[in-house]
Amino acid sequence: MAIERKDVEQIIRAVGGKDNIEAATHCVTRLRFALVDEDKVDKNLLESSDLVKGHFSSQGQFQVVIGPGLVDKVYDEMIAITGGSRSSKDEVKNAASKKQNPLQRAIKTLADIFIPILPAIVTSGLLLGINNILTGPDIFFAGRSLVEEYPQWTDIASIINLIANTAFTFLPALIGWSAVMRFGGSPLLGIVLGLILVHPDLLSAYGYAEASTKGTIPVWNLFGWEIEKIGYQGQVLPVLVSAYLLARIERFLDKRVMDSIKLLVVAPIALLVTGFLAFTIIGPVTFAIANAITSGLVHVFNTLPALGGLLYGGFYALLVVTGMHHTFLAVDVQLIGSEGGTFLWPMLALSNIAQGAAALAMMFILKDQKTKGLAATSSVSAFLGVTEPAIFGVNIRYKYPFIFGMIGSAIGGILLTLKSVLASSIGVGGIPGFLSIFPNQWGVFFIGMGIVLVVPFGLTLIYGKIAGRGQTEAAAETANREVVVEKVETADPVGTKPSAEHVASRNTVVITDNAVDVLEIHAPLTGQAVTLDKVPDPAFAEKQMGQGIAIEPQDGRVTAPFDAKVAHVIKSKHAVILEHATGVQILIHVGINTVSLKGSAFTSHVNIGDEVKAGQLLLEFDREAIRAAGLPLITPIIIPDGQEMIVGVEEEAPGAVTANRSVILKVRLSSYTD
Ligand SMILES: OC[C@H]1O[C@H](O[C@H]2O[C@H](CO)[C@@H](O)[C@H](O)[C@H]2O)[C@H](O)[C@@H](O)[C@@H]1O
Repeated sequence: MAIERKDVEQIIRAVGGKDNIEAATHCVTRLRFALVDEDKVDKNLLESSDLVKGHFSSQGQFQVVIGPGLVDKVYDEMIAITGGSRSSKDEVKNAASKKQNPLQRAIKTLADIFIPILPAIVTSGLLLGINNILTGPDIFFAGRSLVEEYPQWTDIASIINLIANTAFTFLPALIGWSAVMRFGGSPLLGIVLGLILVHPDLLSAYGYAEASTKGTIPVWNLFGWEIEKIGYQGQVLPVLVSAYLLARIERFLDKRVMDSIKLLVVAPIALLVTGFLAFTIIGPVTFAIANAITSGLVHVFNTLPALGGLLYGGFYALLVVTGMHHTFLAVDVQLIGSEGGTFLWPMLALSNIAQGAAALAMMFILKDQKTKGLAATSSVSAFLGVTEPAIFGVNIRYKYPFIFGMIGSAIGGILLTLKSVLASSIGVGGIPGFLSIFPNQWGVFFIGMGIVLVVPFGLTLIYGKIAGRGQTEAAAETANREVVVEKVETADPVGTKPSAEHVASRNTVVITDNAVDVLEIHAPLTGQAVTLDKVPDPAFAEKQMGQGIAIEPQDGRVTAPFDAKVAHVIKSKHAVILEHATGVQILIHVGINTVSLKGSAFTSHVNIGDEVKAGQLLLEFDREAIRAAGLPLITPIIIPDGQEMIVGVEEEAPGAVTANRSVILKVRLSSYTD
């Protein structure tokens, strides 16, 4: 597609003009700006551009989704128009991060540390929920638990419990890994540091209160200085601060010590110094601070429970919008560690359901089939604990479902805090959330679930049907343009008309009926296939570029999923666009934000214009290097929107996939025989 100068000028005007652009770069799909003042962005003007598929602000960067193959042309034109200089990704990142205040940076850092360990603790929470069912009284039998009634199940429950609580018992090791990685040190040393803090020779933090009352806390005596020999199970702050120190010492030494003796010097000194400081100063001080913070929070919620419930329950969905919600994971974890349960997490689960219920109601209001479908699927996702598709895809666009979701969640929050409902762990949010609630409080929690299902659903339905009819129809058009992206022009670097050679390789297309062919797309990587909403990048997760699936890779190879022409290899080699004989284009984007590696972790085995055979190696990537840079490896495989020959895209069920064997997507084509 040719780029019109006037369209690019419109984007420049929409982002506040040339003078508002401090730095600009692009990745495979988006223009990334560091803007002087984001308030100057004219969103209506931006959204009215046919080139723009979406926009959002993240980590101080304003990102405008254009789409693969087109974005570089738009960028070139933009540079030509503004006369600005080309910035590197790092320059834009640095310029953008300068705009964040220290609090924003701290929040972001905390979220960056907790997001990678989320799957482990959610899994633990789910398993603990199973243990709760087996061991909780009054669930199946009055006053007795299942294992009391059937003692032969006792050890099964005990094994489940052991497996379940391992991630919590050794939580400092998980945090140590993630934090040291985030702070630029060796993740392995982070794990060791975390394990040091929960070594079995130490008095477990869980036994601290009792030992303190009995006066039996063991101590080390360092030349008369008595140090309590205690572990930091379930604690967050001690390992976070120690991890920061460890990474700083390691990096400091790494720059100064000769390569030949690095192994002997860097890690041993870094670990020894950090270990000593962790037990002598960091641990005791941060332990006390963490206890003071949690006691303060508990006190506030005990004194003004309804207000706490109203605010946290009501505004949790807003925290999700800002991305700040993951920061509260640290608070949940700390509350579980020091108080035995968290009163925040149950409200999270209800908030998820509330947004899901509001989105579900929209399914009965919307007329347009695509947005209706989006409302249905996104509500299921929210009921299972992931709300972004419902919030961004539906609720926030129409505003009132989002607000009614917040109202329902606030009422649910008040109920939970008044009744002091606690979660014993962080589990799967949404409806399965009840598994993580102490079973003796399920009754109240289920009433809360009823409230957050009925209130947002009912209010949204009534308002949508009666008062908001006109508004809904108008918004539907906008939503369609923004979310479902109807008029997306895809890249056409090599021409969309099938070549003669390509037509010869049409055997991958299955003829299913007279009008429609199905192109089955095999996995280009071996690993675990997941739905796009799991991708930690809204441009992919919200399908702003198109439908598809993502793979969590098991090895570092990307192969061609079908006979194809290489339409594009991104300069930094982390993404490739292939074109099938039918003209269908597919984007394979290895990892998230991997553009920042500037190709260092990637080897490309193909060039633009190459003809490749199914199974042929396209790219190789170094998984460790990508992980060490703190970047997710998850690889979206996208069918960019706007390809006129495509009637629909179906995703296969998530799960283990093998490169070139497993079908991951089925692309329905309008017949190209006519
Ligand atoms: O904090 C624990 C919960 O974390 C996830 O849910 C939260 O993050 C999601 C992704 O950003 C968001 O969609 C959801 O609204 C948040 O509650 C996870 O999905 C939950 O299962 C988990 O309990």
